[in-house]
Amino acid sequence: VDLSTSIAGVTLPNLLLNASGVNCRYENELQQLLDSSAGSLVTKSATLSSRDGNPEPRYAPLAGQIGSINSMGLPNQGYEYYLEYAKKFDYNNAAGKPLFISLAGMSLPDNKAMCEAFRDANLPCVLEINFSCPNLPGKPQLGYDMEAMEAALQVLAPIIGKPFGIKLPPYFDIAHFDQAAAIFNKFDNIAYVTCINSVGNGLAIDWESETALIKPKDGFGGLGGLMVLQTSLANVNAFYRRLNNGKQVIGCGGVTSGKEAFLHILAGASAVQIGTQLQEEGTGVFERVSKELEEIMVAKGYTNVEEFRGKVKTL
Ligand SMILES: O=C(O)c1[nH]c(=O)[nH]c(=O)c1Cl
Repeated sequence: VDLSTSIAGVTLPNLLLNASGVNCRYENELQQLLDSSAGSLVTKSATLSSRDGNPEPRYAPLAGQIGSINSMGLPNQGYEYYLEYAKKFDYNNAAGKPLFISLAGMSLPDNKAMCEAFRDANLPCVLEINFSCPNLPGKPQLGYDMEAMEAALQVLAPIIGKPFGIKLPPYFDIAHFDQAAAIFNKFDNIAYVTCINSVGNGLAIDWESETALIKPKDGFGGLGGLMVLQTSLANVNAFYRRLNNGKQVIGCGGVTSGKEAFLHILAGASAVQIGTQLQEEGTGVFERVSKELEEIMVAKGYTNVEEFRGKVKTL
């Protein structure tokens, strides 16, 4: 059974990888991903300068393994740390694993400076521009401001020059799928979109202590895990149906087993990112989910994912 895929001009020997933000801030964590069965890896979204992020507790799993809530606040080592990592990354590694770099500038000038630095370094890594961090107090998500998102892309796409991706927030209105896809279709080098980032500004409360689970923003944070699966499948399929010229979708949200990975591919995903389940289970999740996905494919008579990608049936 073949789980390989190609995105933005790079080939992933296995279509599973981490969701940006999980197990990917430090080099040792990135090495754990390389040593796992994941077919690739993406770094923690980087800002111009390093950040400690929001006060703890800032992440919590939810009771009943239904998901997680986080308000990390973009803790990262600063983009130069990840640029150096990308400079010394072994792109010809035996495992054939490509590298994705996530950037989340606090402003357009910051994003511009970081994209220029990566352009000048001329590396084989693929940039994933994060338009959807929901956890910066006072900062609205760019992904929810269509004009600002298009203006940012007018600046960044030409600088990046080569194929790149965008990390999107979940949309909940068909008109927003239409508007966002129409914007992305204007840029030839947008190779893919990753749907979805966490569902922004949920509130998890412990009923015994009557207290919010996380400290930042009065307990408001991004929701992930199984409980966001149907929203992520809808966003994957909405952009799969709307994007043209070979633009692809990476699915993210609610993948806890081979079954949800299979559903993401049915919805149109070319690769599948795992966040909450990676945080809770560790990097062994990639081998387990790969095996479960292979078993499902064998049981259904599929030998490769192209046979069923995007083939979700409607009634
Ligand atoms: O709080 C975070 O660091 C964070 N948390 C998320 O759930 N998504 C993001 O894109 C980011 Cl940048």
